[in-house]
Amino acid sequence: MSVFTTVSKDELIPWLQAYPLGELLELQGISSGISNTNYFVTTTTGRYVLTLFEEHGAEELPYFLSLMTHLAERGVPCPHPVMRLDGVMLDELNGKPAAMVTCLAGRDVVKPSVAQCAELGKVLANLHVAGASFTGNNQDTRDVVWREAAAKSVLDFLSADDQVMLKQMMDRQARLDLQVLPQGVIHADLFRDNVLFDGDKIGGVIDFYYACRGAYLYDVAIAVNDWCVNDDGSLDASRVKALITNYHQIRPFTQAEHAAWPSMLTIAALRFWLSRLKDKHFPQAGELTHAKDPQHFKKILQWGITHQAEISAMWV
Ligand SMILES: Nc1ncnc2c1ncn2[C@@H]1O[C@H](COP(=O)(O)OP(=O)(O)O)[C@@H](O)[C@H]1O
Ligand SMILES: N[C@@H](CCOP(=O)(O)O)C(=O)O
Repeated sequence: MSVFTTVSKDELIPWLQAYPLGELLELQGISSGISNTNYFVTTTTGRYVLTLFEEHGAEELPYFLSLMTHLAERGVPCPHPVMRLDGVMLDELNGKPAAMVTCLAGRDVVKPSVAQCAELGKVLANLHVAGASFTGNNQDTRDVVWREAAAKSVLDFLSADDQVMLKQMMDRQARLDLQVLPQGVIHADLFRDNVLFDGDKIGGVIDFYYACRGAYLYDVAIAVNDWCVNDDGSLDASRVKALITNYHQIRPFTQAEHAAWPSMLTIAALRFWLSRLKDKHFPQAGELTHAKDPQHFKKILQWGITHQAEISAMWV
């Protein structure tokens, strides 16, 4: 149950008076999710999601809330933060930074279809295009510097073969020149559990809390590694094609992006292999997240390293 900080109706009713949302009808904790406390809040004006931020400090949150506002106002299906009557977006409730956002339709999919990957490609491209006019800036907290440090910290826990693979990957990422690739706002964690599908239509993209400035292709690679992967770590060519072809129709890829594609998929896999290894070997005291299996991303990485020509052919 992911309600880490409880909120009662008696606590919410006076708090809600600051919002133009009418009277509270129903309050229901959301059991999925691993980082924050979320509640469905139904009022006389509609359904909303109340989030109490458990890990981010109040100073980090305005970037994410402004970004969601910017994207939602440009037609990207994502939560639209609700402002208080006095114009404040980031509030506080029961000692935690808190925000109210619009409630989106749909639920996450476990086994995405080709049609759903095609939809995802469109929405991701629209997100990148709409984000280009966003003026906020945020540094990637899992950037190349973080990856270097993470690799050093987990190296001794790995088998000899895995150490060789990790060192090979660190060399590869050092050689990839990201500056030649188109950059802008990226979601940076577009996994299946962060997209709500309403049938074959996307109801919304959630969890913008890794969003930052980065290479668009990196964002595409992160999504492909989660949405288009088979159980053995191989990529499913039809899902990859559907995702990137539909993306390309909205924001056309450049030649430099094609050249970087096979490497970029492995670097995106490396980022999550490393974060999962770190979570496993250095669990943070009091951290709320449940450790996820690093082996999954190791398989994706191994497959990517050994199938570079095949990946290059999985293109638009
Ligand atoms: N704006 C929203 N509209 C509809 N459902 C939402 C919204 N935000 C979150 N949810 C629901 O809450 C769940 C947990 O949200 P999530 O952002 O993944 O939490 P966490 O940050 O703790 O991982 C999601 O899987 C989804 O079902
Ligand atoms: N979606 C990721 C979790 C987010 O990354 P982390 O850096 O917080 O571990 C995953 O599935 O590993």
